[in-house]
Amino acid sequence: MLELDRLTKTFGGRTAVDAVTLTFPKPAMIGVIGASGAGKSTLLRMLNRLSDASSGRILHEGRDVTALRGAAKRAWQAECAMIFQQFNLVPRMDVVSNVLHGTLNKRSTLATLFNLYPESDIRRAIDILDRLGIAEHAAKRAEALSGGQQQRVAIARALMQDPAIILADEPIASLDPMNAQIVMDALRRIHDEDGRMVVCNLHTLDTARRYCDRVIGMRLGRVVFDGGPDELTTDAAREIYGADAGFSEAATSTAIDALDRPGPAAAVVAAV
Ligand SMILES: Nc1ncnc2c1ncn2[C@@H]1O[C@H](COP(=O)(O)OP(=O)(O)OP(=O)(O)O)[C@@H](O)[C@H]1O
Repeated sequence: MLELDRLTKTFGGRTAVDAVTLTFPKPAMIGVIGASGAGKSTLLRMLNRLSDASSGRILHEGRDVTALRGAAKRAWQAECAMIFQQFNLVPRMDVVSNVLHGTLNKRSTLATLFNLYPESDIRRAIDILDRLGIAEHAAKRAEALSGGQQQRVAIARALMQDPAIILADEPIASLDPMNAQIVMDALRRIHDEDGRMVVCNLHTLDTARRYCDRVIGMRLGRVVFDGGPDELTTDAAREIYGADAGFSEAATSTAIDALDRPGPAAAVVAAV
């Protein structure tokens, strides 16, 4: 169980996340949506302890994560791996070494310095890449891969940590619809098959509806929506985005749905 208890973050006089209280009784695929500046990234960064909460608490399986320090804090950061919009890979390093970086916090400085990895870790990295459909690219430099492939390398690096939770901050915001679908499918499968919790910040309503079990809507740092994908109506979206009657869903669409639909729309998207 993961619980956020009045979690708050202020920057100077500005409240980015405002007393967010949420309970996740079991691992699920969660989507966090909201306009730019709503506090989605700050919320994820606090969960991972990349950023310290100003007040409030995070409890995981009864343990106060907000109070962890030193090695215990690093262990938590491995337990909830983070994926970013810009992949954050080492561009000139080969794919498998990027994935092996996921084990960094478990290895000695000397082993890291000389790039010494146990054979079992290398095998596991290749197996994870294979599961994500990109094992054939293992020896290439990360920068030689497409955006969608690089994001899957980032997911593989996260999986090397064997995390209980994967936090994904706008994982598809830099991708075309086809690659966005591949990456979202991979995250969904990781949840379904491994039982890992996935929390995903998303810009697009259609993606949240399609992939998530539960959607959290944020506005000005507060949770203004918390429900199932079916409850995410246009009216609810209008409330989350603070938009007027002219709010258009198309403006927050990735067109992932169109990929599966036969007909001209799919053909146009596929040609992009
Ligand atoms: N390091 C920081 N210093 C000062 N203000 C910050 C910092 N990080 C975030 N903020 C502010 O906190 C608020 C929430 O930002 P955050 O990045 O969490 O929103 P977001 O919903 O993730 O937006 P986006 O979708 O654009 O990434 C914004 O007003 C932002 O300017």
